[in-house]
Amino acid sequence: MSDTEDLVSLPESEAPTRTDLLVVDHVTLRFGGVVALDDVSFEVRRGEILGLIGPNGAGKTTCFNAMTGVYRPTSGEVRFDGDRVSGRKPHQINRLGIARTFQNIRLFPEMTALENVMVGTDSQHFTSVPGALFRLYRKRPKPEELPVVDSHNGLVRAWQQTRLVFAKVFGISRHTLEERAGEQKALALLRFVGIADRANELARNLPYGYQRRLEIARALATEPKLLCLDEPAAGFNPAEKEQLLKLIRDIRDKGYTVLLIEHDMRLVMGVTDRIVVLEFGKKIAEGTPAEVRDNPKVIAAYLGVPADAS
Ligand SMILES: Nc1ncnc2c1ncn2[C@@H]1O[C@H](COP(=O)(O)OP(=O)(O)OP(=O)(O)O)[C@@H](O)[C@H]1O
Repeated sequence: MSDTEDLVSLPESEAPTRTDLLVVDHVTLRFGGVVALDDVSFEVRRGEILGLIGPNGAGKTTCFNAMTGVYRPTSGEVRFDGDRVSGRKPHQINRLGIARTFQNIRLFPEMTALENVMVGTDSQHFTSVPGALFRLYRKRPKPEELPVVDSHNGLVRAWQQTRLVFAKVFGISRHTLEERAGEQKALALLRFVGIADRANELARNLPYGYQRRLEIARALATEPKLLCLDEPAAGFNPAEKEQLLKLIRDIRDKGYTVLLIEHDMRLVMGVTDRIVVLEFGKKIAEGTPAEVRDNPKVIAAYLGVPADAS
């Protein structure tokens, strides 16, 4: 098994079983007079790729926001893995295991690609701030965690040897070990999404396609049970869309459950297991890509003609 596989796959205990992971239960969400979601119900099953589609203003992003704690439903509730999500703060929901990317990319522009992903891995760390500052809680390192002595320069080699002896005698701080593990994991994720060649470049200098992939890597760094992608192919050319399609399949094959909002119908039809269709805040269809594609209500919603027009 390669290190990438080792670091990105979900643990056995979280391997997919065909049960509901997320349940949207009769959710209504109003903004003043606008009913953005009107009694919407559907579920996301473990291990599937569910597409959430609909014309502009249908309520897709609002639905994402209700799931990730940005908005609280006016009525109804969202449950995730048995826990009620509605009413919790976004960071609490992230801890439950939901991670998302945004329609408009939100990276830390002045940090490198690697650092952006390490921010995600940080949420898995146990060391407190004082513990990290004063390097409390030292641990006996495993052989592969010991400092390497590989320099041919006499002075540097002597310094490396001193560090090695020190680590063997006094151990290494848990914070340092967590940081190193976080860096390794972040690198593996960058490799997984295909952008490791620019790991040390500032996020703001990365090409658009790299930034989109970086957002996905950062979301995966929190080891979510559910990954929500909000229009990940926006602004992509056909070749980039094809690569993204493969990446989303790879993510699912690693054991993750994916919820995908996407306008590009070819991409949605090609990658999802099931699709939920919204129009004017209401769910108008749900089913396999083939069922949804042939549904007259969906055709009408996209072509802008009444479903019963002949
Ligand atoms: N914060 C808000 N305040 C008021 N109205 C809002 C707010 N957010 C969304 N809406 C309205 O709710 C409705 C659904 O919007 P939403 O952004 O969820 O649709 P969408 O399907 O994601 O659209 P798009 O594909 O264009 O992103 C729209 O009528 C929108 O104007």
